Amino acid sequence: MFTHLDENQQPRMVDISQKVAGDRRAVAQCIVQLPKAIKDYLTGQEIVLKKGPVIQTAIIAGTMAVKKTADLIPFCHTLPIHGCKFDVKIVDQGQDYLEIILQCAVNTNYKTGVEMEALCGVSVAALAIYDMCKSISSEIIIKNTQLIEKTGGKADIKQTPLYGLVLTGGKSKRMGKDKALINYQGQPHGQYIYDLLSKYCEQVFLSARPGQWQGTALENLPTLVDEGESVGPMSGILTALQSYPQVNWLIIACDLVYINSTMVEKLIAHARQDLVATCYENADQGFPEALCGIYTPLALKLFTKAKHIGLHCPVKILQMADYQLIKPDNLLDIANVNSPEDYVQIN
Ligand SMILES: Nc1nc2c(ncn2[C@@H]2O[C@H](COP(=O)(O)OP(=O)(O)OP(=O)(O)O)[C@@H](O)[C@H]2O)c(=O)[nH]1
Ligand SMILES: [Mg+2]
Repeated sequence: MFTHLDENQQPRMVDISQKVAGDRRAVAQCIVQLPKAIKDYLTGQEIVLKKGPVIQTAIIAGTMAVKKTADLIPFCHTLPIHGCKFDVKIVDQGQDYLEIILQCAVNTNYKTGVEMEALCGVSVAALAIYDMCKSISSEIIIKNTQLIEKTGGKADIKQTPLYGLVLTGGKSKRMGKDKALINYQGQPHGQYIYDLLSKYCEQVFLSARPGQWQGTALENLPTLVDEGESVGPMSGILTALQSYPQVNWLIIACDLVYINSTMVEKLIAHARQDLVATCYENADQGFPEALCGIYTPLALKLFTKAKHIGLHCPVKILQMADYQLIKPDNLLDIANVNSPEDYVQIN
């Protein structure tokens, strides 16, 4: 276990001697807002002042800072910087200010990540811009410093595109009417989940049986139709994995009535690329909520095998492989509503 406190409760640097080295990359971004007076000094994507070229200076300052990170931040490890690249965009949208969007990408092959280096790089580049421009005006705001990408280590989920799948292909026999059309949040729930996933995914599809949504409120949403016989949610999952085998799939059943942004963000933040899936834990029974999780390309082989051996239950399929469970903040978050009795209970 890694910890920042030693046995005497004193701070210490985490010991990473046992960690395995690997390629790691991080990208940080920050925005520098400059007053419109600066526009007079703009030449293309450079700001040329008597003091010198602002953007070039910022990039040099930022690159030097990346290499100095371990000297500045107490518990950062000294690590080899294998690459450091700045991307700078000057955005003039006709307002009375300009924005400079700074991005700093750092890579290494080491035992720990380079997000602090990337953040340190953009921060110091922004300060260099401030220093260069302050004689013209001090109306300068440095804002939105954040990490926008981190890959390598155990959290490289963002390297692979994320697609969304709303499972709607069931017959809703217990409910007696289509669960994806029930209105819980002001619109048919299939549409609600589709819109929610669209905030995080490059593409989102409904998963359905052929012709299922024709003539309904969901008919215009992109849909992946089960290939072959529909034998339950695994048919929809397998179809998605086969249709786009190179992406990660965020898969949500249409009867999860409380699914929300916080839950999706938590899944994305914790998902592991080296496992078949990351799912919420059904705390009652300790099994994975297989229909509320992120599946990696590793899942294709597993689900194909399950089909061959006639195994249909997604929970049992996951249990044949390595997956990760994360705890929901609230047990109710993963409740699914299957019957009129369930429906009454939640209302
Ligand atoms: N694509 C696809 N999705 C399915 C299939 N069967 C169930 N699902 C979806 O998987 C999720 C969980 O399924 P269930 O809770 O059993 O829903 P259901 O099969 O509609 O409900 P019952 O008919 O009452 O068992 C729901 O979002 C369903 O829409 C299927 O054959 N194909
Ligand atoms: Mg259900």
